[in-house]
Amino acid sequence: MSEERATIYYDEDADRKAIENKTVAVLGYGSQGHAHAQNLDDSGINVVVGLREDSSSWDAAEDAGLAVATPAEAAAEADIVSVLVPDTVQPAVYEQIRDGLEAGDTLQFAHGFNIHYGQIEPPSDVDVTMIAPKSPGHLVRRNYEAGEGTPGLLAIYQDATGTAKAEALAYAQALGCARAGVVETTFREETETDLFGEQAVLCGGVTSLVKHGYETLVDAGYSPEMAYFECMNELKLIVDLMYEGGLAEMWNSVSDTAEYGGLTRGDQIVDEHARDRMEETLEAVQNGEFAREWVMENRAGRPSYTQRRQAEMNHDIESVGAELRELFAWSEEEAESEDEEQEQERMRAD
Ligand SMILES: NC(=O)C1=CN([C@@H]2O[C@H](COP(=O)(O)OP(=O)(O)OC[C@H]3O[C@@H](n4cnc5c(N)ncnc54)[C@H](OP(=O)(O)O)[C@@H]3O)[C@@H](O)[C@H]2O)C=CC1
Ligand SMILES: CC[C@](O)(C(C)=O)C(=O)O
Ligand SMILES: [Mg+2]
Ligand SMILES: [Mg+2]
Repeated sequence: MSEERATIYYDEDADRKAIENKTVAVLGYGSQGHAHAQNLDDSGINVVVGLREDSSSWDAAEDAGLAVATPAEAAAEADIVSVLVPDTVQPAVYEQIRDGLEAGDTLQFAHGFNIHYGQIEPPSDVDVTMIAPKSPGHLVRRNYEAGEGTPGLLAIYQDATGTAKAEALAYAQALGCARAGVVETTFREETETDLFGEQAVLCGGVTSLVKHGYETLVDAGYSPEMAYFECMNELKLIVDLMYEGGLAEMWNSVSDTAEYGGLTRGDQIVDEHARDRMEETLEAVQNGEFAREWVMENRAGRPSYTQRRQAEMNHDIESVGAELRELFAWSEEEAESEDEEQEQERMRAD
């Protein structure tokens, strides 16, 4: 195991002067795009959102008080172009904006896929930076509004001006990430760890574990409802404990029986075989095999993606889960209105 620790930057390491007189074009108004555009705008930075002419998000961005233009117009006007459309469409959108890039401008990313795998080859006279929140975009916005931060990553691929890092730090500050901490990395490290993490653990690994657990119980004759609660619903509660206090808090919070059972059986299930598959998965990310596959899949119109996505939506756990979630008396909305009612009752009693 490597002992080398990453450098982490905070608000006090950033100087907003590095971007305060600049215009930031945020291309895309999806998960990350709306959060970057609104947070930067609220931080007093001049923002223009870049959207295709027929975009369904155009009104939403304008309703949020943001200037909107086409990607080409927005990029031409801006000093910093934050590329926040889906990874698979970034090369095509880049073709629309490349003529608007001037020497000394910045191309800013939230994930390194297209730079690292050579799908976008920027001119040598622009800075190429990354501020990548380690979180879905909606939380980046929610945390900012709550006065909190979202941890993020900072990477510099190309520093044509000599000020790329100062500018990236100021961007991270305006986005709210530097409130929580911005970890310095490289485009290569961010891209490869992000792809590995989402494939092996966060998205691929977890969903596979959940489905196998559910199917094992249902095939053994237990009710789908019981299997859903045990293998999917309760997962959030367990993950929340790990999020708050690491493995220790989770093990401390569950029963000794669960702890002994988990400690003795967990490694038998996700065993050396799974570890070997993880290493293969990492290798395919590192040697570009996964990237080539994904690029080709998109060029072919996404046949495998579409079929697998459909199969996932058709899995029994989805219909059982949807029915059960309808019944939850403790769904967020109801819990909120219950809280409000209780608060009002308390105030009446006072
Ligand atoms: N999702 C996340 O939370 C995270 C994402 N990232 C990275 O951030 C970047 C953005 O990802 P994400 O926010 O998920 O993207 P989204 O899928 O949410 O982006 C959707 C936006 O992109 C626009 N868009 C889609 N296709 C086109 C096109 N052909 N031309 C112009 N605009 C288009 C959409 O336009 P319209 O409104 O018109 O439909 C919409 O505004 C990626 O690099 C991703 O890897 C990094 C960390 C987390
Ligand atoms: C875990 C998925 C992610 O990498 C993310 C939200 O960080 C993504 O690409 O969406
Ligand atoms: Mg990620
Ligand atoms: Mg990702």
